[in-house]
Amino acid sequence: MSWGYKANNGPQKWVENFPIADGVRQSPIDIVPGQASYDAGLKPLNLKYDPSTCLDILNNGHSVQVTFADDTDSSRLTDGPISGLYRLKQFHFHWGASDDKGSEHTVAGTKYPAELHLVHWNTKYASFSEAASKPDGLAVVGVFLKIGGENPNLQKLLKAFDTIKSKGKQTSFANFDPSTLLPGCLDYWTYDGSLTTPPLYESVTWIVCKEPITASSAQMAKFRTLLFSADGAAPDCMVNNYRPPQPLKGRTVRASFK
Ligand SMILES: NS(=O)(=O)/N=C1/NCCS1
Ligand SMILES: [Zn+2]
Repeated sequence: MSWGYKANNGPQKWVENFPIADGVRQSPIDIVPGQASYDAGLKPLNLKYDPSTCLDILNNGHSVQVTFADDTDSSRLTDGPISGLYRLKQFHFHWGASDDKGSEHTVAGTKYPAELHLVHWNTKYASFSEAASKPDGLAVVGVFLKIGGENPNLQKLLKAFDTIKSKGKQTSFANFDPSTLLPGCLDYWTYDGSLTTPPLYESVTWIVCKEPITASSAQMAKFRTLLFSADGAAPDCMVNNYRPPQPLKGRTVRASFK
């Protein structure tokens, strides 16, 4: 049986097939602002995205994912805590069955209803696949979603959900600008971590934005209409697709802000 988020295949079971689940730099973590170290040497994030690199939107059975053409540097992340240039590969979300949970990172124990991950790979490597297992291979920007007014930029994504309801469905998705999903303030926390889904590679420089973006409760409900299950199988709502916080194991979390 493949990994998922249920009692029989979920985060408590992943270590059976992916022993690095008990590793020294696992993600997500609980971010405790009072224990983060302000680092004046951290640069502002430099994100430049080209909407024409947006390719398609996919239900991969674990999340909803928007994939980008990464054969050029036109959608990329530089500066912040990283060296070099990292190309945007995809973004996806994690969310709960109700508005009181869903994020992977937590802030002093607070869970947000959802979390957006923008996944970038280090162009010192030849491809995402090669970079994915290297200690400096990936940089993921995390953005929390909180309940508020309807988010018109999120609405563009949600309109596609009816056509990708079940696992394996994908459809073309063009000219979307992911920077419209970023908060106004790009203050961030950063730490060395891992993929939060199997294979849980310890290859991620995490960059978690302090400021959330908003989604309405109705928009959150739309995420919950997606299915973990494939067409024709018993419908299994895609909810609670988040890994809980993992031990810090001596790591330092740095803040780009005072
Ligand atoms: N949630 S996550 O972004 O850490 N996990 C991933 N797995 C494959 C690419 S990103
Ligand atoms: Zn993720």
